[in-house]
Amino acid sequence: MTNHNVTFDAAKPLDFTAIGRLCIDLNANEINRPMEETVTFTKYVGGSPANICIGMSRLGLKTAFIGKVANDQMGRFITGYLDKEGIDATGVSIDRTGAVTGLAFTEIKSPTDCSILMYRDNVADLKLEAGEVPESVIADSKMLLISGTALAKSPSREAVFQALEYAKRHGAVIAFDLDYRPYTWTSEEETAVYYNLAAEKCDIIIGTREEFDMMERLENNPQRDDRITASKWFDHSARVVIIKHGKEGSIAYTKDGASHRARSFPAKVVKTFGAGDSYAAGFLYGLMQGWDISASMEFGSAAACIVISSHSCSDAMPQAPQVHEYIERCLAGEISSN
Ligand SMILES: Nc1ncnc2c1ncn2[C@@H]1O[C@H](COP(=O)(O)OP(=O)(O)OP(=O)(O)O)[C@@H](O)[C@H]1O
Ligand SMILES: O=C(O)C[C@@H](O)[C@H](O)C(=O)CO
Repeated sequence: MTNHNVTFDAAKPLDFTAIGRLCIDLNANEINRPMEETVTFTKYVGGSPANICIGMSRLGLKTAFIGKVANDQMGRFITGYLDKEGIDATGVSIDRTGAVTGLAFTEIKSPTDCSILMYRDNVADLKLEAGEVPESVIADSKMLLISGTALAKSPSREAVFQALEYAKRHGAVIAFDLDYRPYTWTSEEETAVYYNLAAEKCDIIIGTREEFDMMERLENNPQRDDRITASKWFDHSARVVIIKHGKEGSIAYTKDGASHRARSFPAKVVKTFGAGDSYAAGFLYGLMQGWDISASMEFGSAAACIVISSHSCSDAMPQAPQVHEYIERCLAGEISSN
């Protein structure tokens, strides 16, 4: 068993607050074909940090979101959804500059060949200002999640660093989901600078091998090594570093030098995206239940399977009994991969 040394202040009324983008997913209904042949889409709330927050709320935690939405029907759809999910949205500002809601058109060519077409020009989420970040919400939170894309442009960038300052001041555990989306950035060099500055302040860092490569400027370098990658962050604030490897599973390193590899579970995959967000929600939920790294990773891995076996991300985020049942069914050999 690996000891992660991540402890949460039980006296705080909020379990989990996320800061970052609130967007709209438009998932193709005509799947297993290119988007050029798609005619209709289903609209869901999206945005990686929003998906994770919805996931944590669906798992039964008290959650809040800090962000900015457009002053239009899409913005109102999003805030209405957060309200329905019981997510405290007092930290969600309304843009007054005419900015729009980020759209993620998802293409499902096959269960293993999916892509996302992002419309993110003049999006409201990147206009969140540092002065709009409510210190009280973060002060009341056991954990703050930041998401890398919010670092892509000012003033959102400064809002994230303000939130990090509040989290440090009030003793909130800080989780960083790297969430690297190249289309929102101007250069990999600039991306790495801001990702590294933020990561130095975080207790838990979750990313794919490729996202860590981007931070370390190590693209396709044969020298890259998960343990070396993780160990760098233990010289700063990190206590847990998780490196995700898709269907191959994930590996976690803790500051005490231990590591744990988690395999993925079988899944009837509809689309691959959403795996990372549901995995993060399941894993962080496990830590907040006081479980060890191994059990938390297993729970996150199963939560991911439930979401990638569904058409949506946010709507498909599972409740805890669903995840436990999924694990039991996999262990009983009742679920196979497609
Ligand atoms: N095809 C799959 N079958 C089963 N489990 C999977 C599959 N793909 C991903 N997972 C699970 O989800 C976890 C996270 O997936 P992945 O490494 O793809 O993260 P990601 O790239 O951030 O996901 P996303 O596609 O949402 O951006 C994996 O560690 C694994 O446990
Ligand atoms: O994070 C985004 O902007 C896209 C998400 O809304 C989408 O659901 C996805 O890619 C989840 O990983």
